[in-house]
Amino acid sequence: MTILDKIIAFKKKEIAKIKAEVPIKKLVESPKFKRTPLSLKKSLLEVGSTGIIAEFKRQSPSKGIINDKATIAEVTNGYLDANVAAQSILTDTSFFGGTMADLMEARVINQTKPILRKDFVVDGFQIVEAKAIGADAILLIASCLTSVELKNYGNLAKDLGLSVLYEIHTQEELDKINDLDDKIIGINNRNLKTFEVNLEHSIKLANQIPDNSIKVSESGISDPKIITGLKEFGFQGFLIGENFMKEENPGEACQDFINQIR
Ligand SMILES: O=P(O)(O)OC[C@@H](O)[C@@H](O)c1c[nH]c2ccccc12
Repeated sequence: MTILDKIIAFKKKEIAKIKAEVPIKKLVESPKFKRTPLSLKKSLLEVGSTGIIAEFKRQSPSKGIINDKATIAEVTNGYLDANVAAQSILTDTSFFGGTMADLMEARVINQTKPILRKDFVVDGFQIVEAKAIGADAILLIASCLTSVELKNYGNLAKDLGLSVLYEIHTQEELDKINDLDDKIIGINNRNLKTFEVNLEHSIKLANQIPDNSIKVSESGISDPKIITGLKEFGFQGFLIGENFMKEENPGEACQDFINQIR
């Protein structure tokens, strides 16, 4: 059993429990549910967009504790000052030490840039929940879902006005989402089964992605020079977590990084 299998098994149990306690009606009636989400596509394609999706990540199964001191408020303000294209917030508690409250707190501060709810979606309930906590976008991980689930969850998100980032790591996973149109595709440089990071993945798979999809490179980006290289292969988005979060002041690290790519 890989760590990813463990996470998914755990998630399914967790969601079943929450669903038994929280009626979906309660989520739909929450005041935040009425908010019109910001478009991730628009933010990534905007003239002068930095393309950087900066992540708030306290810990991960592969790295352990990354930063348990930095607060949501200071990091969110720092990322906004750095002019990120979007913010990503881990809401998984058991494996990544994040919470839905983290995202809600960031939302109060960040009203101008899209927020991606970073979690392992295994049930439509989580998508409704994402909207109810004020997220603008969700992640759908192709290795954890069937092509039918990817399609149905993608449609549910779109019906709610949420953007979708489809995450892939292999050609087979790309094939699962092939017939969906108007996509934002994140190529994860990290294999979620082995944790091995290889930037070549972004580059190899990039050519296979149709031009009408927006390409995002995820994980293991630690040098501003890499952004220049990835742009040449058509990438418009760059999801970066640890490289910022490992610093005492992640917002400042993000500002330094962005100053070097312009
Ligand atoms: O910290 P990094 O190496 O910059 O990676 C960020 C992000 O890509 C990574 O956190 C991530 C990508 N896909 C995920 C799925 C679930 C949890 C986390 C992730």
